[in-house]
Amino acid sequence: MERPRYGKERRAKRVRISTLYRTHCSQVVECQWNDYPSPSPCKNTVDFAEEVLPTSAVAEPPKVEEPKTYVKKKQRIVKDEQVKVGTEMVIWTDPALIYSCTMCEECGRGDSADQMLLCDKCDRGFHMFCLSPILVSIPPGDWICPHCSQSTTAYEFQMVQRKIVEYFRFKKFVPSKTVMEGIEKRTLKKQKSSSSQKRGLRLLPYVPTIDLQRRLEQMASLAAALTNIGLDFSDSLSYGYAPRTANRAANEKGGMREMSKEDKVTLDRCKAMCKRGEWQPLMVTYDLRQGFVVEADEDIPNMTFIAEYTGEVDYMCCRHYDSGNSIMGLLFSDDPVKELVICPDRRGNIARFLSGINNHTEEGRSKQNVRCVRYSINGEARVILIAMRDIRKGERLYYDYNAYYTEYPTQHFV
Ligand SMILES: C[S@@+](CC[C@H](N)C(=O)[O-])C[C@H]1O[C@@H](n2cnc3c(N)ncnc32)[C@H](O)[C@@H]1O
Repeated sequence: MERPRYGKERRAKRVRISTLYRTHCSQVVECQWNDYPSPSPCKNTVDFAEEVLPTSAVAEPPKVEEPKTYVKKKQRIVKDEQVKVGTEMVIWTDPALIYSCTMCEECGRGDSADQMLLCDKCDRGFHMFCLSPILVSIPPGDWICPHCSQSTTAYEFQMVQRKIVEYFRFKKFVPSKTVMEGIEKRTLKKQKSSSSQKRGLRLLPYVPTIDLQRRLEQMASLAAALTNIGLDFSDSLSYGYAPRTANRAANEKGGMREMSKEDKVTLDRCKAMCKRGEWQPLMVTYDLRQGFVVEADEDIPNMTFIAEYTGEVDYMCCRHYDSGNSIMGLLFSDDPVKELVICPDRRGNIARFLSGINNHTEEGRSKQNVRCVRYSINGEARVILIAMRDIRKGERLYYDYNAYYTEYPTQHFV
């Protein structure tokens, strides 16, 4: 199966280079200050020459032996030997200096150079964390800033039951209000009578919204979000990058907890309900800062099954430079080649839209209302999202993206 192409090679061009004049000043003396191409209208009032290059550095540039990478008017990267001036007036200079006066178009500051993303059309700079929604990694391919990109209206899924049934490939759709009320009554009865539930140990099935129209809206909201990011719906793990045989929970470093029989029954029941269109009471909405988010559309009790994290299973070692922001750890092993991740590249479900908490602040941590738990189920690793407290209708769902060994940069999360 063809892997998506991601690479480090675009990084240097598209993110402001943070290396400062100290390592590059030998090139600087060859340039005229007023010939510096300015990729972005520099908003700061400090004189650029004074700020970036002290006179002492210009007077005695250290020798740099290695051929350097240069940039032609900030567009094309070439090596020393390839420089051709011709008739046009071209200034070849070091990218670090070209971009060193780039200010973020949103906040007007020039700090956090390693987070400064440059538009591939206008070369204006934007801090990745100042964008709405925030970007946590350099996007693959070209990146066009909000000023240059035509404002496209988000795709809305048609609120037609037949279309929704087709999209989710429901085998048997359960539209009847009476059936839904029955399900709810049975579920509530079971929840109350369970003694282990009183101790907060058992997984609870979710209770779908009874109102059919509202349930269709919930489904359409997910269909629209998935369509907007080019994903198909899939409620189970997909194999191809890594074979299913690679998913052996026994490979987990220190062992993986086994899902109890009762919880497995609940999980299977939720999966079956989902297949019939007895949907989780969740709505996908759009937030300016966070992008697509998930909100509880009913009160959800503690320990309720929210969703399984799905997508394509791949080897972690193949994803080291992946800029995807939704990669989920599936298996952590002592042997790095056995480690697995879930990558909703082409397929996924509602789980990939849940927000992450900001691990760096108390306020951020207090938002967490969902737990992400990895279980061994029939010998295979699976990732399950579970309510970790009672969640009120309208609350946004958050879990800890860094619950395992990952280092998701959440310091700018809201
Ligand atoms: C797994 S995706 C979640 C879905 C995402 N919002 C979307 O529209 O596709 C993770 C990305 O969502 C955004 N995000 C998630 N939680 C956030 C938060 N608390 N604050 C800001 N952005 C957040 C960030 O852009 C992050 O890289």
